[in-house]
Amino acid sequence: MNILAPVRRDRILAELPQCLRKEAALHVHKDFHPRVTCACQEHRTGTVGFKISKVIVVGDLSVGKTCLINRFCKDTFDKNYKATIGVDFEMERFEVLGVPFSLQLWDTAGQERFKCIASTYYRGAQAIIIVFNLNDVASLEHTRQWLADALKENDPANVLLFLVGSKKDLSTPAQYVLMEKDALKLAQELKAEYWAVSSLTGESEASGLLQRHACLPGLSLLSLQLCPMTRGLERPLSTHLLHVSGENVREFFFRVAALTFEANVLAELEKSGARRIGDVVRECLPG
Ligand SMILES: Nc1nc2c(ncn2[C@@H]2O[C@H](COP(=O)(O)OP(=O)(O)OP(=O)(O)O)[C@@H](O)[C@H]2O)c(=O)[nH]1
Ligand SMILES: [Mg+2]
Repeated sequence: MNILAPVRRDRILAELPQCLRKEAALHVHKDFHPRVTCACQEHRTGTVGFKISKVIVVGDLSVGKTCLINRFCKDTFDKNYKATIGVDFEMERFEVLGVPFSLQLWDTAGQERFKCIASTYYRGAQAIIIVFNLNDVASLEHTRQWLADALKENDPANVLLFLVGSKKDLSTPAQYVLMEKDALKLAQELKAEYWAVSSLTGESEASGLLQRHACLPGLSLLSLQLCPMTRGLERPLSTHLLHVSGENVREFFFRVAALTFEANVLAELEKSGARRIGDVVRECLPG
């Protein structure tokens, strides 16, 4: 009996989401690994569908870790900074190639005084997301240390790494290009996949937002003011919660879910292969 509610329709992945930059990607294949696709079609994914994969999000204080998670999980944005004390987590359920798959997203504190509490939750991560602020070069430099600390509790061979530049909305195109160059270099060195995101807004959201605003009069007006294409709309504000979708946030978390799922299925296939030593191993070929 399935006691869980069905997966949200907007959390269903039928294809592999693509990387942001080919220069710093975990892999650049267009599709899921053929063995994974084949195993899913034949319902041979073992325990993957029942597992919850742990993902930890680390990085300097105030780089936007909590906002990133809240944008994806709750579609909200709070412009007021409230430091995370210790840790917090959100669960996200996906369906990947027809198989249920859950991510537990651990939001950790960046403040030094809470770091020792947060680091006790690093263990057992399948993916590590290291966040830095695209407008603060020191936060990029500190990502090495965040990663080193997170890897003390995890096996580097079994963990997927993502280096995420946040607050893209605050950088000019010229500033962004400069920062991206350094970030790509570091991502390559750390063997992490690079992403740049904004939890606040994105270019593509403005027109949709206006339409949504037209049919939902109660929608936050602050979002319209902060959005580059609608900044002229001045009105008194009643709330700080903004209702736009962010830039690359959904794409990024879908990529995390897809690659974590793929790694899980491959590991499961390897395990079941090892259990059946001597059996005829059936190879699944693409197409
Ligand atoms: N403009 C802009 N501001 C952002 C963005 N993401 C976060 N912020 C702001 O940055 C501040 C810090 O965001 P948080 O998400 O709380 O930062 P954090 O990394 O969780 O901080 P700690 O919990 O202390 O480690 C808040 O005031 C947010 O509103 C973004 O994409 N764009
Ligand atoms: Mg936080």
